Amino acid sequence: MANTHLSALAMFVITIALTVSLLRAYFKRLVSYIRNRIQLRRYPENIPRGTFGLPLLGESLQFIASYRSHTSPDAFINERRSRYGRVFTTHLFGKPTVMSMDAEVNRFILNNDGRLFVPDYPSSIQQLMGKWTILMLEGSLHKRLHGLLATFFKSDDLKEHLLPYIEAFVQQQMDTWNVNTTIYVEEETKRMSFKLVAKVLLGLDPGQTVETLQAECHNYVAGAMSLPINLPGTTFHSSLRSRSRIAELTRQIMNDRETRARELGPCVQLKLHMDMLGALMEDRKAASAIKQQVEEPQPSNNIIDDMENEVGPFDCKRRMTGRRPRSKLAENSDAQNGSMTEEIITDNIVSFFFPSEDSVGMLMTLSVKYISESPRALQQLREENINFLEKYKGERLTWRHYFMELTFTQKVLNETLRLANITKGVIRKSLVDVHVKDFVIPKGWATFVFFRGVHLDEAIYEDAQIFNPWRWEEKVLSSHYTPFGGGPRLCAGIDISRLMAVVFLHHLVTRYEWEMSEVDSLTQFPFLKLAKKLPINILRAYNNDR
Ligand code: HEM
Repeated sequence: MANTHLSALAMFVITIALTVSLLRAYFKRLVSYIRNRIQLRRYPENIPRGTFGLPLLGESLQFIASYRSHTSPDAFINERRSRYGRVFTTHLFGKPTVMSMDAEVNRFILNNDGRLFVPDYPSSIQQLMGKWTILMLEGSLHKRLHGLLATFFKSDDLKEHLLPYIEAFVQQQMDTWNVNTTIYVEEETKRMSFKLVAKVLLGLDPGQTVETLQAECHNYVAGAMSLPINLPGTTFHSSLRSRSRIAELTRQIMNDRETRARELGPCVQLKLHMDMLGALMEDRKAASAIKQQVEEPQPSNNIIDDMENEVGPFDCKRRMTGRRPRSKLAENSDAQNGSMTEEIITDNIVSFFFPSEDSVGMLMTLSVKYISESPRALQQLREENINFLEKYKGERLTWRHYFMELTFTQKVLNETLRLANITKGVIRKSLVDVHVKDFVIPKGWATFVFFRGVHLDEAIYEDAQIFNPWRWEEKVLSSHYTPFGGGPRLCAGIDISRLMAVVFLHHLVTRYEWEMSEVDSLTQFPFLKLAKKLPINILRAYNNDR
């Protein structure tokens, strides 16, 4: 009886809490909607043309409906581009948004990250990623962590260290494929790429821990597209619990390493751990100094000079007074004391499982889809890779061999990245009224730097919807081409991702012949996926000695 009363009371409290939080969210949106409408009147001439759509909902439903469609995913942007041009105003996910498919404007926004723009993720994503993740940090703390990670990920030593693992993971996975069976490429490539990501981030070798971690990561990522209600039983709650378990595993590995370092001596330990956790632990002193500074922010007085010096040919006028609008994190740091906290390390490791797990697997999967649909490309790819195999039979290959000699394979990857747009774009928030080209992006608005719109622009790429790796014989990788972003947030994982994909394609085309079991299509929302996970039939296998 008492239990029945208690559960009724609990239900009552939960219902009230939910209602209050929904009302609060609704009220907040209403206020911001009215404020944005007023803001629109300030620059009637220069705010990019477009519409806010329905009150409160904006145009989010049209955007989602368009990207859920298999047949015309770009209907939303195409329609607005033809009506308003490559830069237009809309209202997405509760925010007034400028959407840009203009390569020049995109470059400007990416290059001015941390100065005129900062990353803009919904608060639920911030909660899932953690406040110290590099993806959200700004200013000098971001610069520092980015420098550290970019140096680490780009180093020749790391690539050489990883190459044998990549080759082994790819071969082991392919060894399980038999002739006359169907395999699901998306599942297979994600298994391979997850093993690699676990190796790169935490130094883990395949085994039970990696299997458990992959299940946790799957659950963790699911939270990104769920309602952000943190109550037992919700997807969001379960995602946060998975996040805690991944963080806990990271802490355990860190503690084990510290214990062993005390036993063996730090030099031995550093050599043993060539992974992101090792790089962050090494830098713990410097990073902690920055955190200390964040807790005691110092005002800056030269931000206006800083900003105006670097905007190049664009006219950028700032309207602000008093303290700089950037986060407290954005100040210079010269302090060198203290030690990096566990929180900074775990937030960065955990949040890296978020985007990197799927993206490399998708790059491999989509390259298989496109070459399967283009016999001429597949034939040229196979010839190049068989010649490469013959040339270096019995030799130990380095990452440079794969990058320098498999040139057509690289073009296949360039074209896959252009056509598939694994990252459709990135979202930033303007810190001030930003004047770029003839437009004004009002302070506080979201700016969707839409890479996909540029990569599929017929004015830049002839027959943009066609898979044509040969276009990269003439075209150079220019600032129009941003599958890995650009500016101070350029992806640090470019080389690692491409190395993994090139090794995968090399083994695939030299070991197997296949056909697609059925036609598969891409779903774009919420994440890029193959509707049927790309089933293929293995027709023939070659036992090539290496
Ligand atoms: C095909 C695979 C990948 C794609 C398409 C991709 C794409 C991107 C994009 C578009 C950005 C820019 C984000 C922004 O501007 O807000 C980015 C940043 C970044 N990515 Fe990747 N990425 C891939 C794989 C990886 C991997 C495997 C790693 C490392 C394990 C990695 C590490 C990073 C880092 C460190 C940043 C910089 C974050 C910052 O400074 O804010 N990426 N990536």
